[in-house]
Amino acid sequence: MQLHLGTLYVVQLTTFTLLTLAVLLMGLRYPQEQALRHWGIGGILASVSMLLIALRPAIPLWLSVEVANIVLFAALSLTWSGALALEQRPVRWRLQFSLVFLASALLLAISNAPAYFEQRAALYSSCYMMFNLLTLRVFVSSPHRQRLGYRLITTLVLLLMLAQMGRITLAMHFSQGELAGSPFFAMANFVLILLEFAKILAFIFVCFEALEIRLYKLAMHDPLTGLYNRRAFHDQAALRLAVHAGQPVALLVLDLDFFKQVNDHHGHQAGDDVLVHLARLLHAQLAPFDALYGRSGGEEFVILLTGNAANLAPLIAENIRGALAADAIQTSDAQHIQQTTSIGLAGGIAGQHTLRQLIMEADMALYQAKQQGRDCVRGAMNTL
Ligand SMILES: Nc1nc2c(ncn2[C@@H]2O[C@H](COP(=O)(O)OP(=O)(O)OP(=O)(O)O)[C@@H](O)[C@H]2O)c(=O)[nH]1
Repeated sequence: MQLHLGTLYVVQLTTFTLLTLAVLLMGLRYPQEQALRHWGIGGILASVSMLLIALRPAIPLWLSVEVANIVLFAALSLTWSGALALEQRPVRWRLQFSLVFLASALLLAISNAPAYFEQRAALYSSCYMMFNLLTLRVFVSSPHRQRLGYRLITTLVLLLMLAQMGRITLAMHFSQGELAGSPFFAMANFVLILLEFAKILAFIFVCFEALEIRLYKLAMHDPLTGLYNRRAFHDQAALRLAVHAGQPVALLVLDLDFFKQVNDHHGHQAGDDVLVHLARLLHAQLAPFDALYGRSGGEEFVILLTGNAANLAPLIAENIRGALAADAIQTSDAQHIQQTTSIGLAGGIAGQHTLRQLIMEADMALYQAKQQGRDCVRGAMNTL
């Protein structure tokens, strides 16, 4: 098969430009996806640069060489800033501009060197390695580094850096324009472009992956307290009951006392502050235990205790009640609210008793707690 290099280049350039244009459009359509905008603009700049290089016979040399390369340096730097934006870390514009400026100054400084082509290729590859190393650092230090998209990008960036190292080695091997005609150099460039395609697809993948995880969190959590919402609690509780089949489990239902009065007397915001306070208190009190908890609605919270924690359920419930009643809650507008809670407790054996039965039993115990004066725990471990 005969390959016409010029045609291949046009095909590659067109596909690359369309792909990066798609990334940019997605970044503009979804303003919260800042990373896509960085990578999209970077891709467009790279396409412009490649076009200038391709137009070499028809345009002034300085435009198709120096300007094209400086644009390419800027494009490379956006890979790094895109990674920072993805991680919601501050973009370091000043450092980024300085590095691009330094690379451009070096390019202009070597423009009269006899082996300008080779030195330029080595400079570009070094600049590429520098920005990709910075990008790699962002990805490998991320708490999300185990995600598939992150691992994909890390692998591709490493492969790209290897290919660039090969390019630098070639540039050092040849002299005074011989590199341009080398089939190895053409091959290295071809591999690089293919990997670049894959990298752009991985960028899109990683953004969708992050979006999916964000949506999942939104669907599972109560936005005010950050606790699991009712549906998520039920889903997770069913899983836990299956895992602990045959073992004792306990369920607590907490309901704040006279909470309507808090809203009426102190305002809705103060009411929200009380709910957030209780969520924090639950985190603190339940941290040592095997506990699943969530906000099941309004001023009602639910806790499933498994393992050793199930046997300690009455004590844990009493501790939560006592901790809430002990101190007044300071609201964001500096009011002080004395809040108490009633707690219903039910115990059973996972597998023998369903979540529904446990909740019904705990609700009945909660009703008793409300009837018997509030600010107390009612129910027992062996009621079912
Ligand atoms: N601030 C705030 N209030 C809420 C929220 N969700 C529910 N509420 C309020 O919680 C109150 C619940 O009132 P009730 O069901 O009458 O119960 P209560 O006043 O706590 O009385 P008892 O449960 O009988 O002790 C209502 O006023 C709701 O408006 C919320 O997200 N924020």
